Amino acid sequence: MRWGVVVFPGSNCDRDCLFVLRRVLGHEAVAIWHEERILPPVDAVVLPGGFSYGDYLRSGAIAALSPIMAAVGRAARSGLPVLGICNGFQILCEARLLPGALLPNADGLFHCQPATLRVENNRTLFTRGFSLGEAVRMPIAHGQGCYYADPATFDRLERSGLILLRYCNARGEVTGEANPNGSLGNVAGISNEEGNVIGLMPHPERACEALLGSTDGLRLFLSAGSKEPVEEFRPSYAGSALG
Ligand SMILES: NC(=O)CC[C@H](N)C(=O)O
Repeated sequence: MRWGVVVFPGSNCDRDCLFVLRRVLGHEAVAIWHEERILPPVDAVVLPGGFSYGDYLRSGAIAALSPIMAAVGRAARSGLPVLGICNGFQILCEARLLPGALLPNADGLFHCQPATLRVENNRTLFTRGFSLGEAVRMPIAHGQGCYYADPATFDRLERSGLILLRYCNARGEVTGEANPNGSLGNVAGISNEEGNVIGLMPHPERACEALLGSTDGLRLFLSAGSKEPVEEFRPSYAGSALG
């Protein structure tokens, strides 16, 4: 599996993604500068987290106009898997590759903390390594993660099962207290109708090693990138100095 990780000015999770894809998963992964107009041959694209263009105007608004995003849009429309993490999710919404918008957090604060998420749909490329209704752990780190969609769009998301992850408490209950940013319906991650474009505010790449408190994020990358059962996976560096 060969991944492309797009790098925008201000991206800061691109290295983490490349580390996980190369060193933990043992896959091929290339960094793609945002000024490129053509995607190299890749099987999937990651738009990583960060503060592209300093979050000026709105998070992701300027990055969505980068040359590479025209190429990502064309590839996404022809079925290439695209994963947007945090700022990447914001960019996908701004580029209209996913519906809705990410607004400033309801309490006006930047939230950097562990989050628990309930898996609402485990039939997509990126979520098939999870069980339906399972509570998984991945950290969040954002100031503009309050998901919003107009009522008709939100209704369509609900009815079509396009909501993949919701913020929940440790018992897997979706409650107002478990919602860190005021997202509509506690939404933490969604998919497009075709199922190949996925955006989520939590950071799976920060939950790929037991040392970091959770390996649930690894299962998301593995879902898309491995034919072997997720539970049989061994990190590629197991036994090395890094392991
Ligand atoms: N970690 C990130 O990707 C940050 C996302 C975005 N810049 C925000 O603060 O909302």
